[in-house]
Amino acid sequence: MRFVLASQSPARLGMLRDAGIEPVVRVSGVDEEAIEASLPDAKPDTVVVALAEAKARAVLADVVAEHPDALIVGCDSMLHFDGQLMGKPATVDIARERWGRMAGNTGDLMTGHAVLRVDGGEVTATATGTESTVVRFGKPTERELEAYLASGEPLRVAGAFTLDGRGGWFVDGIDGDSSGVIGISLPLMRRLLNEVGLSVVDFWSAPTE
Ligand SMILES: Nc1nc2c(ncn2[C@H]2C[C@H](O)[C@@H](COP(=O)(O)OP(=O)(O)OP(=O)(O)O)O2)c(=O)[nH]1
Repeated sequence: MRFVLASQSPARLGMLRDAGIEPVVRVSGVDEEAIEASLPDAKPDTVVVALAEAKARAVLADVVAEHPDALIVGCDSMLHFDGQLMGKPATVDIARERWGRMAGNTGDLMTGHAVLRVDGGEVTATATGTESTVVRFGKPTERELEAYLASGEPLRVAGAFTLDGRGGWFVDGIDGDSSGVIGISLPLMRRLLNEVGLSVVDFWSAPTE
């Protein structure tokens, strides 16, 4: 059975590889804004799970053609802050405005997860869940913020910050699971695989020296 990651995210791929899984990668290309727009009154965890499941289902036919037995994983991360659910900032100005509000405050980085178990070309089980981690933002100086914005990193990531990249200098702390902030929650994924009758260790590659 192959482990399929329905994501272009280098963070998710790196996290899985470091945790012993070499996934098949299939980029879903899902129109996230359209899905969000179709859920105007949904709660934040409903939105991120819906996006995660849409990504997993978007690659299903393609995967089954090649791997009739597969575990397909979709994820979606957004920052819930100040009553807003925010993905990646579209522009530097938007990232700057958000950081002006985030600095010195806390937000919840929420990552929705969906797993589809496929046996003999048919979906035999599904499981979903959301990991929410409290993020306490530091107070970058104006010079620091401008340098961070100029790095380009904030535009590539949900919430305009990273924990494990250049953004780490500006995160004072978290309450919860760090892997969920980076892009895929390992403890939640372990539980979701158990829900569909599998275990992460079924997919572990041979230990490297
Ligand atoms: N390395 C790192 N990446 C982060 C962090 N926080 C968020 N990200 C990245 C992970 C994802 O690539 C991205 C969240 O956006 P999405 O959930 O829409 O995924 P993305 O569009 O990248 O790929 P996908 O839609 O799954 O094909 O932000 C962090 O703390 N560290």
